[in-house]
Amino acid sequence: MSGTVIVFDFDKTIVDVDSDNWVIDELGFTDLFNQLLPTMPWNSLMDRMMMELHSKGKTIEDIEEVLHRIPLHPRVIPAIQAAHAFGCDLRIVSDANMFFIETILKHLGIREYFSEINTNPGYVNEEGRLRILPYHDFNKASHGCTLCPPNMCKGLIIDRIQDSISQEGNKRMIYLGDGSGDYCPSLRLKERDFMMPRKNFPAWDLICKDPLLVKAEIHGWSDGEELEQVLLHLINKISMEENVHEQLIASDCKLQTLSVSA
Ligand SMILES: Cc1ncc(C[n+]2csc(CCOP(=O)(O)O)c2C)c(N)n1
Ligand SMILES: [Mg+2]
Repeated sequence: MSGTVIVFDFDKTIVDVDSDNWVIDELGFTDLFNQLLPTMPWNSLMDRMMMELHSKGKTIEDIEEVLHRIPLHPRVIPAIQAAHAFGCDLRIVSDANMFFIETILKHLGIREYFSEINTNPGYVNEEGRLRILPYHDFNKASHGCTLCPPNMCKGLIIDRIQDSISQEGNKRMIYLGDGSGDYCPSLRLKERDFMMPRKNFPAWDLICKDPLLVKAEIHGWSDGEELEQVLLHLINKISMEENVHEQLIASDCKLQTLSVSA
């Protein structure tokens, strides 16, 4: 079992567009969306838009059909499969929603590669309408992070994952993301971790302003092909370092045995 945890953002990292915009645009609701956007938080607006879709006769099947043809780069699935075959623990942290993400991943046949999906709840209610709720209930209390949107601080989720894996030994993390919401988690990574921001996207631009704030090693990527190359290179690098480490421990044991018997 590899000691590597890989955390993927979803929109513009696994899929090549924002799934929220994809659904709204493909179903012809862009104008209403743009009109309402200045009046409410993104996550609340998505719930509202699902109500609008429902009231205009758009069904869950219509939404699923649009999600099934979301654009993604052909090398992303092979990259995910290879990382999983290496024994890495794959997780998702996304400000999209559970319904969109699970519908897409199941359709692509890659849902089971991920041990965990952290995202905004999304479910079909008794009227057949999709409800989208905040991951963090900001009406109850703020999560307190000023870098992140009110409904989700990805940094807090990374802290929680780091706490839970610290009991499993010396695990290392690779984080892939594109958006401004992926900047906060990049600041939480440790020296031995890796940050993979998408080049010339918001997370990359924020990191470039003061790269020394990120303790992890930074490796950019531009598209699915480069994502695959860089990710597999890092997995290999970690795996070789683990082997060297194990050999050092083994030879150290041997030395101790020799010195005891001498
Ligand atoms: C200027 C501006 N206004 C609103 C938003 C909100 N937004 C756009 S797409 C998306 C889902 C991201 O999912 P994932 O975390 O999987 O990439 C969210 C929350 C934004 N990014 N930028
Ligand atoms: Mg994203």
